[in-house]
Amino acid sequence: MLFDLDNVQKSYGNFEALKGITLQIEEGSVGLLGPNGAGKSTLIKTLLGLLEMTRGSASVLGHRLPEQAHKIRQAIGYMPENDCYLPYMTAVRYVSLMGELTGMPRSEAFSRAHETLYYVGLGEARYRKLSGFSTGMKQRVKLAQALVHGPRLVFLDEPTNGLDPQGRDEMLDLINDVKARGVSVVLSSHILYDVERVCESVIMLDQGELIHCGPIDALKADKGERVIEIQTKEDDERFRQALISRGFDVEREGFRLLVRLGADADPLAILDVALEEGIQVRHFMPGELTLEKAFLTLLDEHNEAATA
Ligand SMILES: Nc1ncnc2c1ncn2[C@@H]1O[C@H](COP(=O)(O)OP(=O)(O)OP(=O)(O)O)[C@@H](O)[C@H]1O
Repeated sequence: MLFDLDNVQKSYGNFEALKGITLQIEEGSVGLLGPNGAGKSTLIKTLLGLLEMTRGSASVLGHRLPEQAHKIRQAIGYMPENDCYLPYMTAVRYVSLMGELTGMPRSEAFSRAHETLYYVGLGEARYRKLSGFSTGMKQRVKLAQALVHGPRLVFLDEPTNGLDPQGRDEMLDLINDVKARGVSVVLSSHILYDVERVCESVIMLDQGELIHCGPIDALKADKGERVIEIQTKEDDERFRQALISRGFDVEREGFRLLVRLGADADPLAILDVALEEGIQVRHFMPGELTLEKAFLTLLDEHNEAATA
């Protein structure tokens, strides 16, 4: 089991940042989602044993908190959102120092630092000082320090921050490769597309409360939305009106109509309308269900329940 939490609560003074989180999740890849201030960083730091929970009980990879926090820290790697490196050090010295801090002997940490830097694509740059690294290189070195000791689980906090599209793509490929080597991944990101590319499950928080924990596919099927792109041979305004009069949610975008359907609606019902109206459809493209929509729906439902 990756995490087993029972009523975990964390307060800063009088402010309750985690309001009694109960969840179980198996090893694998998990997205941690929530708006700003939802409690994601507080949850990560609590599970790392860096913050003491105010109430409740939790275990990570079968190790109990707080008694076995040192075992948890040896078994996991952490890539923080903010810069965490020492700028005057070379990449290899820094990554090997981070390995030593997890308890590895110096010589082993040094050889693992070389291997890990090659693995993240910084082999050529390993003797350069970190102060001269680009944003993309800094993100890779942060990943390397999280992996140097061979953890079973890595927490990655916004790993694609500041990266251009190609850098982002490469970082996500690298994370997927880490995953394929049997390491569990917890990915905290505001970019839901990244979460979908890497994770099988999600934990969603809002204002310190758990609003969802489970597989992404089931969530999308339950709360997602499908967008169908349509072009007609002629007179798409008449088709748009016909769809609207039958209760469809239709928007125009350039030469296309976009029809939004609930996850369980049948896209072929649109073609039935075309048939009834004698309209020829020449482009009909069902889009993917999105995690983004599912996430926003859950947040709306949570806010409505909170204000009711
Ligand atoms: N040391 C602290 N003292 C007091 N309040 C804090 C402290 N750290 C966090 N908080 C508050 O706890 C709440 C949760 O913060 P946290 O950083 O865990 O959220 P987050 O989901 O990680 O947000 P973000 O996406 O903005 O990083 C916020 O309201 C924040 O202001």
